[in-house]
Amino acid sequence: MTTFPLGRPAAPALDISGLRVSYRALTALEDVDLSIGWNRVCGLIGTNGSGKSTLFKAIMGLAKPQAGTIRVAGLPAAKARRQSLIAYVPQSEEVDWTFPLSVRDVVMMGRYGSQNWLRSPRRADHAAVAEALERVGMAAFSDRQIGQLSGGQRKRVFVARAIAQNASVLLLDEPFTGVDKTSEAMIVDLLRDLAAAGRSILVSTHDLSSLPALCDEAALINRRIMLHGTPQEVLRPENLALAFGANPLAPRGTIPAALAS
Ligand SMILES: Nc1ncnc2c1ncn2[C@@H]1O[C@H](COP(=O)(O)OP(=O)(O)OP(=O)(O)O)[C@@H](O)[C@H]1O
Repeated sequence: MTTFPLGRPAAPALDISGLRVSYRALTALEDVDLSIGWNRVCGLIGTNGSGKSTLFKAIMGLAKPQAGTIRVAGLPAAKARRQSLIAYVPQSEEVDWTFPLSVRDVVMMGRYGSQNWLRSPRRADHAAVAEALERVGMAAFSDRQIGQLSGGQRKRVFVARAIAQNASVLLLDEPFTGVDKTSEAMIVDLLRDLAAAGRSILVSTHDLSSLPALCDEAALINRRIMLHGTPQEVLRPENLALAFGANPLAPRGTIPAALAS
């Protein structure tokens, strides 16, 4: 269970208002408003280049907003990051898989926020890392170099890092891309459990068919949030067209037949 020293804040888990992020002349995000409560999994749906990764990067302080505010658990995002309240699972392309780090080393990184940098990990840190690896079914791979893992295993290791961090808000950028069905099912179950235990999760995905099982709510993004509602509302073809253009079947992924009518 996520613990807050003064109890769970009344403020939403994530509260974004009027966010604008530009890369020189290109405006990737404009007037983004998005608020997500606790115990929720929210899917972030949008076509390539719609601003999903930029939104995660802005929350993580990796892209600089020109306007707007981002609050996490009622705190400015920078303060929430310093308190390790936010965990981030980046897209696989953003990770240097040749780096000489073991699976255990990567998951231990989730504990750095609660450690004194000048000393070795404590017993509690080792226990948290071992438990997180157990939860994602990767304990047997603890000593393996991270490049020597399948796509699904790599994602599971980064989910384990987020679990070891015990963050309140988890951000996952395309966790199902290049992932086998077993790993996908395991990640979906884990995210549902983490939300039930008090966290809030924002997850970008192209896999529209996974939305109803994974998410309590979904947000369609196309430079701004076009619609934020239940997965069923968001999956209506006329609504998907807001994010994907006239043909909502064009993106990778399929609309479950029961929801496409
Ligand atoms: N570092 C950068 N410098 C310049 N432009 C960028 C940079 N990063 C992203 N962009 C541009 O910003 C826009 C939003 O990109 P972003 O990566 O946030 O989209 P995305 O929805 O995550 O896409 P995908 O589904 O392909 O991962 C795109 O037009 C992209 O080309």
